[in-house]
Amino acid sequence: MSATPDSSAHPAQPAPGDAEHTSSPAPADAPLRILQMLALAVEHTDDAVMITRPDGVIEYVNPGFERITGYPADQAIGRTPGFLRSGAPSPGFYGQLWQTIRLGRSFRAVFTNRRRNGDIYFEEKTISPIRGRDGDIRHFVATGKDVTERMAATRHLEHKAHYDSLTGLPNRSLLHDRLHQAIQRAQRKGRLVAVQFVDLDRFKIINDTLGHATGDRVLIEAARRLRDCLRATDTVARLGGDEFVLIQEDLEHPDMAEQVARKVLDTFSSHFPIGIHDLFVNVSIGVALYPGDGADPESLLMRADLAMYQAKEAGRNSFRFFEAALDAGSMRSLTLESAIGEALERREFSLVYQPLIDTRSQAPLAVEALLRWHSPRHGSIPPDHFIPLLEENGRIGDVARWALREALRQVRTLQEAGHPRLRLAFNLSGRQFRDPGLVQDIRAALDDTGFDPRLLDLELTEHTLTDNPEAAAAALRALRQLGVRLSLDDFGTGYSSIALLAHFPLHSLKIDRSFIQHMERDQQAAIIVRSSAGLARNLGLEVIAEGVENLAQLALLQELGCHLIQGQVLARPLAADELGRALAPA
Ligand SMILES: Nc1nc2c(ncn2[C@@H]2O[C@H](COP(=O)(O)OP(=O)(O)OP(=O)(O)O)[C@@H](O)[C@H]2O)c(=O)[nH]1
Repeated sequence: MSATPDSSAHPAQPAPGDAEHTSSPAPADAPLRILQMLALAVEHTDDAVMITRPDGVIEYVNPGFERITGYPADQAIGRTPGFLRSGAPSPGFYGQLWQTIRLGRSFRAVFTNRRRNGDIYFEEKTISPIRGRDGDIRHFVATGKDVTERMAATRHLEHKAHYDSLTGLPNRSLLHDRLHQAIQRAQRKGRLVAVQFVDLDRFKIINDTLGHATGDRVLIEAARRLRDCLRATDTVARLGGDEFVLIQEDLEHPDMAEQVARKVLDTFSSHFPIGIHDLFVNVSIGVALYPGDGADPESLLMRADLAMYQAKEAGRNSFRFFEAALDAGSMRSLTLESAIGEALERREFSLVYQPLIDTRSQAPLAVEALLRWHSPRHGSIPPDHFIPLLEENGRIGDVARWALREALRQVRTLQEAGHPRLRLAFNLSGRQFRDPGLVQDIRAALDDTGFDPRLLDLELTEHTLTDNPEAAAAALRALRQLGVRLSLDDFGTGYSSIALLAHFPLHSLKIDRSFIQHMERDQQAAIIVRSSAGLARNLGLEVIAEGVENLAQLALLQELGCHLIQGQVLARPLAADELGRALAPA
């Protein structure tokens, strides 16, 4: 049924008799026409219109109201609007409503109401008082719009902004809010908060071997297991990838965090039945505690993350609590990581050269270029610390290209200064070796510096060659066509050293320093040095010994027929100008 503009059925409806609503009685029928027009507008609007008496009893509802609420006018009129309520409004909501409209002001809000069929809907409603000429409130008029769809869309967006779509867990941004609130509560109550950083072990293998979809199912199951390890009031969030964070609130003692960490490890010790697969997925956990390890979400998360890395390094499938000592070292590597990003542009790298001495003539026959980094903030950083950082941040290629050109240029200068046959030994990293532009880069660098390719010795490790022997053989052939020499570095440390000698077109091999250093006392090391040297000589390769520290080793290596010796005992690494001066008498 629909409401009609019948003033007897709807006493609150604006009708000609309500002269008090008009400011001045107008002659003839003009006001009547206006009133009829207003009545029609109210009848035809999509919005819900409801007019009540000052005590809230409904006197009129329009067809829009009937459509939105599902209540016909005769079931609404005579009642107060309470029948539309959906349940618990926020505390004080209706008190505020009445206070505002009784003071004669309009009240505007989104109401959560219930339709006649039981569905919840959201109504954006304005309630305004209507006063008589004497200034007294005669009616209230409420106009409302059904904004359920809009609210659902907004909620959907809000959900998307705060929850991970794969697992349904809170995402990074909601985690931050929750952690922030947990810290504030803990501060008031004097309790602890534990932040546990959980990372699946070797998850990449699952993706790589069984596919991303299987990986996703593992992540969903992992999320479920983590959720089951905590109380409902605690938070489990997914940071992204295979990283999750647990927030435990209201702790009295760190032991309670340890219990949960153990429970998580235990939960992951049973297999994951995913489709036809039975997978074992372990996790590594790092724990940081408020207030001891940090007072804000960022530092707690960072420290839990550092502790998690410790757990990974200790062999995975374990947990670690954050320790301050761990922070000092790890913070340093984090700040080093950011410092190294710009080091090339800031000209913080340099090269030093370690001479390789001919065992017969005792003259320096070659120099090996070694990269050094001096950071203005951190001082001199050893290569075994910064090379991995360069590899991780992908800058190794740029730095290596710079280093090769710089070394060719500097050694060319030495050659021109009276050492025309001085060779340059240069280490090629695995990544550089796999770079498809390698041969072209080297050719261009040789051309640009006018360096004789026969005097360039490129050193490769066994590992580089065995990673992909086919591709390595092709790359070595291309390099040989440039006319450069090729050396096998760290000889003896891999499993396939001898096979490599037979298969790759090499010129020299460098016996690894670990054998040289132990050969005086360790019979096995001595045998390896002796047989490597013999083997190389028989294959027509030049033999180089590196890491020679004392004269006894030197004598022994001479006796074994090593051609070149490299080590502190003969010459330490020198900068190009120092080297120039050291070589001057030649
Ligand atoms: N299936 C799936 N894989 C993802 C998703 N997000 C990230 N990954 C993959 O998760 C893997 C994360 O691997 P890492 O944590 O770096 O390494 P890991 O193999 O777990 O090894 P460790 O952490 O060192 O034990 C990568 O292979 C990502 O491609 C995702 O939403 N679904």
